[in-house]
Amino acid sequence: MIEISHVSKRFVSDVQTVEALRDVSLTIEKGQIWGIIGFSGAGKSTLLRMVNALEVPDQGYVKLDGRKLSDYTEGELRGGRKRIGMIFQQFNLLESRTVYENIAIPLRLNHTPAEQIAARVEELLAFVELEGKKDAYPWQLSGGQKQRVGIARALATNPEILLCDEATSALDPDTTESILQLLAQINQQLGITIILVTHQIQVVQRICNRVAVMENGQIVEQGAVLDVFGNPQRPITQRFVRTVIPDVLPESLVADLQQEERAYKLLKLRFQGNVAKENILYNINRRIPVESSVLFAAVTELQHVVLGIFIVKFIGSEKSLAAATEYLDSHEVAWQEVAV
Ligand SMILES: Nc1ncnc2c1ncn2[C@@H]1O[C@H](COP(=O)(O)OP(=O)(O)OP(=O)(O)O)[C@@H](O)[C@H]1O
Repeated sequence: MIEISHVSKRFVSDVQTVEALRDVSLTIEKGQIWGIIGFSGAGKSTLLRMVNALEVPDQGYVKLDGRKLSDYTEGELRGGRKRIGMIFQQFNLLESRTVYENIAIPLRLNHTPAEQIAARVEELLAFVELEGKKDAYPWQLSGGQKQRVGIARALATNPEILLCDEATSALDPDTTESILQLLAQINQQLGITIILVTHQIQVVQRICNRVAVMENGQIVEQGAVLDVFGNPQRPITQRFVRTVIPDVLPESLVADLQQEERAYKLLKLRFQGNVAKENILYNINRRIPVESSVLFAAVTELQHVVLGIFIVKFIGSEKSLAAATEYLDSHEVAWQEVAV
C-alpha cells in the first residue's frame, strides 16, 4: 500500500516560487490502477516522483507498506526503488545501446549473474512481444516499440509498483491502445500496482479503476472511475469527462426548447449497471400522466459496467412530475434538473 499524506512541495528559485503540491493526500491499494489527471503544471509528475523518492516532501509524508520513505537509509532507498519501476513519455532509452543492453541495465546495476540476465531479458522480450529485436538500436524502433523496451526495462527487477509518466502521450491512438493493453496485462497477470500520470482522459477511461484529478497542486476530486466519471463534481473534472462522455444538449436543441410553450422539466438521468437495462422511461409513461422525450443520450462502458446519461424533457402537472422523480429515486436512478 502507498500512503501519501498531506504532502506539500515548493520549488524556490531566484525568479519565482512554485507551490507544486499543496496538502495532497492519496491512498493507493495493492493491485489498483490509478490515473492522475490534470493540465500541464498541475503537479502530477511531482506527485508521481514522490512515490519513488525522486522528490522529497517539504511537509507531510509518503509511506510504502506502512513505513515512511523519510525513515529509509540511502541503502534501503536503493533497495526500495527496485520495487518500483518507471516509464516515461520520451522513453529515456540509451541510444548507443541495443534493446538487449537497455533492458539489462537494472539487472547489471543489481550485479545479476550474466546467464540470469540473458534468461530474464529473453523472458521480458517475449512478454512485451519484441522477440527478434534484441540487437536493434532504439533509433531503429517505432515509438510503440521503444515504449515496450522501456516497459521491459522497468519490469526487469520484478517491481511491485509501476509508475508511468505520460507513457502514451507521444504515441498515436492505435499504438496508445496497444501500450494500454500491455499495461492492463501487467496489472492483471503480474499483480503490479500502476500509477499513471496523464492529461488524456481516454487513458483513464480505458484502463484505470481509480482516478485523482489535479489542479494547481491539489487533488480536487478522487475516487472510483465509475463514480467520478458518472457524476463529476468539479468544473475541471466535468471538462475532462465531457470529452469522453458528453452530457450537454446540442445548441440546436436548446434553441428548440426555448420555443416550447408548455411547462416542462428537463432532467439529466444517470443510469448505472443493471438499472441501465430496465425500461425506466417506459414504466414512468405507463404509470404516471407525463409526456417524456429523450433529447440526448450517451451510453458507455466503464470497468465492465454500463453507464448511461440521458437528458429527458418531461411535460406534465407538478404532481405528475413529482411522481416521476419519486419513481426515479425509488429505482436508484440519479437525476438532476438541468437549466437551459
Ligand atoms: N525541479 C523543479 N524546479 C522548479 N520548478 C519545478 C520543478 N519541477 C516542477 N516544477 C514546477 O512545479 C509545477 C508542477 O510541475 P509538474 O511537472 O509536477 O506538473 P505536471 O502536472 O506533471 O505538468 P506537465 O504535464 O507539464 O509535466 C510546475 O509549475 C513546474 O514548472
